[in-house]
Amino acid sequence: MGVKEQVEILTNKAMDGSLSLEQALDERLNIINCSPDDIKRFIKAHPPASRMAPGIKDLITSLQARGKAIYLISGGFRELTLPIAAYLGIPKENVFANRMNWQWDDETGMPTRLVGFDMSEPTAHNQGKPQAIARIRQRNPYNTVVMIGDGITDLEAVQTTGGADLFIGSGVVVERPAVAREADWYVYDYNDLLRTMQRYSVAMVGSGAWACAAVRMIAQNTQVDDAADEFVDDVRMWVYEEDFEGKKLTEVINTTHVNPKYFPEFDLGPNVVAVPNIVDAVADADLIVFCAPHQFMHNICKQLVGKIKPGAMAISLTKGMRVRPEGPQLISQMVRRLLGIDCCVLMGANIATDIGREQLSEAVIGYDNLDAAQLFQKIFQRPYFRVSLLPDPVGAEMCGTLKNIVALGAGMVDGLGLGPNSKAAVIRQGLVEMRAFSKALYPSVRDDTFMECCGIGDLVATCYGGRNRLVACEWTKAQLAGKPRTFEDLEAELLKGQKLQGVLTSNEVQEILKMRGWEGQYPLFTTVNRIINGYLPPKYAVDFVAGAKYHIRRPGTEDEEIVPSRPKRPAGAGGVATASMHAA
Ligand SMILES: NC(=O)c1ccc[n+]([C@@H]2O[C@H](COP(=O)([O-])OP(=O)(O)OC[C@H]3O[C@@H](n4cnc5c(N)ncnc54)[C@H](O)[C@@H]3O)[C@@H](O)[C@H]2O)c1
Ligand SMILES: O=P(O)(O)OC[C@H](O)CO
Repeated sequence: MGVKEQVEILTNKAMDGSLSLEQALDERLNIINCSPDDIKRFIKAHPPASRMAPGIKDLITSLQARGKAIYLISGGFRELTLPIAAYLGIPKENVFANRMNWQWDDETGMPTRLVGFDMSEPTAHNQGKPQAIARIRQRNPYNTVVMIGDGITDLEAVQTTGGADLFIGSGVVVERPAVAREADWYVYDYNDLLRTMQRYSVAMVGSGAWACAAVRMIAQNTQVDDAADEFVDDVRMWVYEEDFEGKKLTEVINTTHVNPKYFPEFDLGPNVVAVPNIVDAVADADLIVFCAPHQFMHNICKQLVGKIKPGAMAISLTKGMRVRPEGPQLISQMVRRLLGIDCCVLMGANIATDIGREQLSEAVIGYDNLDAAQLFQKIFQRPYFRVSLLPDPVGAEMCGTLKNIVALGAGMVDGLGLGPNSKAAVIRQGLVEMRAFSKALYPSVRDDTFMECCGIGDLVATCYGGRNRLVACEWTKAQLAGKPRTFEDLEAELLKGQKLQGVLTSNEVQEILKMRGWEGQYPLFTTVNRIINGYLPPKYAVDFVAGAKYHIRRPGTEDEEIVPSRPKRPAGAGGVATASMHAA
C-alpha cells in the first residue's frame, strides 16, 4: 500500500471517530517521513485547483462578497493547507492547521527532516475544531458561526459550548453516515447552498433625471451573474404616472426601456421595470433608493408607512430638507422617522446626463450603518462612477441641500454677464456658509466633509452645469431686460417637468435663519433669498455683504419690506432695494 492510501485510511479513521487525532497524527508522521522538497514536489504534482470539491470556490467567493469572514480549520498540515487557502482567497491568518516541526541543518539553516508536530495547535487534538472556533470568537464579535465539513471532528464544532452555532454536513466528496445523521443540514452539492443564499431585491422610488441615471447604474450592476452576485436582476422603479404622447409613461418605459420625458437619451436597461403603484414598487425590496424632488418626499414616505419589508434598508439621493415648526429635518431623517428603517445618503457632483454618458463622476455614501453602506456601494459603483464611504451622513446631506442655494447665486453671476472671478467669490462664500450653517445646526458635522465630492465637488459642478444655475441665469437676464419672469414659469419652460430644488431650499433655509436670528451671519444665503423674492435686484449677488445688511421691516402688514440698516442713508424707491440703496 502506498503512502497516499495509508494516510487516507488514517484520516478517515480520525474523521469517523475510530482513532484519536493525536494517534492519527503520530502514525501519519511515521508513514510520511517527508522532507521539505517532498512537500514542494507534492504541491507541484497536485495543485490546489485539482484538489477542490466542486462548487466550494464559488461558495466561498460568494460568501466573501456578502461580507462573511471565511476560516479554514483543518486537521491536516499547514504546509499543505496554506496553498489551498491562497487558492480559495482565505487569508493565512484565518487558517488553523497542524504545524510540522523540522530538524534544521546547522550548516545551511534549512529544514531537513520532519520530527513531529506542534502539539500546542488546537487542531492537533480531539475537540480541536471547537477550540479553534472559540479562539476566533474571542478575537471577533461574530453573531453567528457556521461550520461546514464532512468529518466527525467538524461535527464536534457544534457539539461543544463556545463552538459553532450551526453545522452543515457535506457529502460532496465522501458521505459519512454518522455525520449525515447529526448535521443540522446535509448537502451533496455546494451549489444547493449557493442557490439558497439571500439575494437582495432593489427598488427605486423616483423616475426623474437623476433617478433614471442612478437606476441605469444599479440595473447594470444587478444584471451581472457571477459567483459574487448578491442582487436580484430586476429593479422595480416607481414612476409618478403621467401621460406621454397619449400613452402611460410606465408603459412607454417598459416597452422602450427609455424614460422619454426625463432622461430621453439613455437606455435604462431591460431589467428596469416601471411600476405606477408605489406600494407595489417597494413591497418586496430589501434595498430602497429614494430619489424624488424633496418637496414630494413627505407624501411619498407617508404612503409607505407599514408597507416596507421588515429589515429593508434605504438610501436617499434627494437633495433638500424639510422645515417644520419643531425644526429642520433632512430627508434621510424623515425616511428613518416615518418608515423606521436605516437610511444612508448618496451625494456628489452628479449631473444626471453626464453620468448617463458614463463620464467620470464621484459620490460618497454617508452612513451610520457600515454594512448597509457597503451593500449600497456595490449597487452604485461603476468604472465611471466612483463611490466612497463617508461616516458623516448629515454633513454629506447638508452639502447636497445647501449647494443649490449657492448655485442660484452662481446663475445670477452668469446672468449678470460676469466672469469666473466673480463666480469664484460666490462659490467660496457659499462653501463658507454651507459649512457654518451645517455645523451650527448639527455640531457633529465634520469639516473634512466639505472638501469631499459632496462638498466642494458638487458645489463646483452645480454652479457651472446645474439646472439651478441655468434657471437663475435666465431669470436674471429677464430681470435685466426689464421683462421679469417667475422661477415657476422658467422652470416649466426650460426643465420640461424636471424640478428646481434651490428656490424652495433657499426659502426653507431662510425660515431657519430668521427664526434663529442668524441672517446677518449668512450674507450670501440671505442676499440670494432676498433677490429671488424680489427684495433686491440681481446685482447684489456679487455684493452679498451689503445685500444682507438691509433689515426686513414688517410695518404692520403681512408684507416684508427691505430697508437699509443705516436709516439716515437715502433709500431707493418703494419697498424694493435698488442700486441706489446699495450705493448708500
Ligand atoms: N438631475 C440631476 O442631475 C440630479 C443630480 C443629483 C441629485 N439630484 C437630486 O435628485 C432629486 C430628484 O431629482 P431628479 O433629477 O431625479 O428629478 P427631476 O427633477 O428630473 O424630475 C422630477 C420628478 O418628479 C416627479 N414628480 C412630479 N410631480 C410629483 C409628485 N406630485 N409626486 C411625486 N413625484 C412627482 C416627476 O415624475 C419626475 O420624476 C432632487 O432632489 C435633485 O436635487 C438631481
Ligand atoms: O441640476 P441641479 O442644479 O439640480 O444639480 C444637480 C445635482 O445636484 C448636481 O450634483
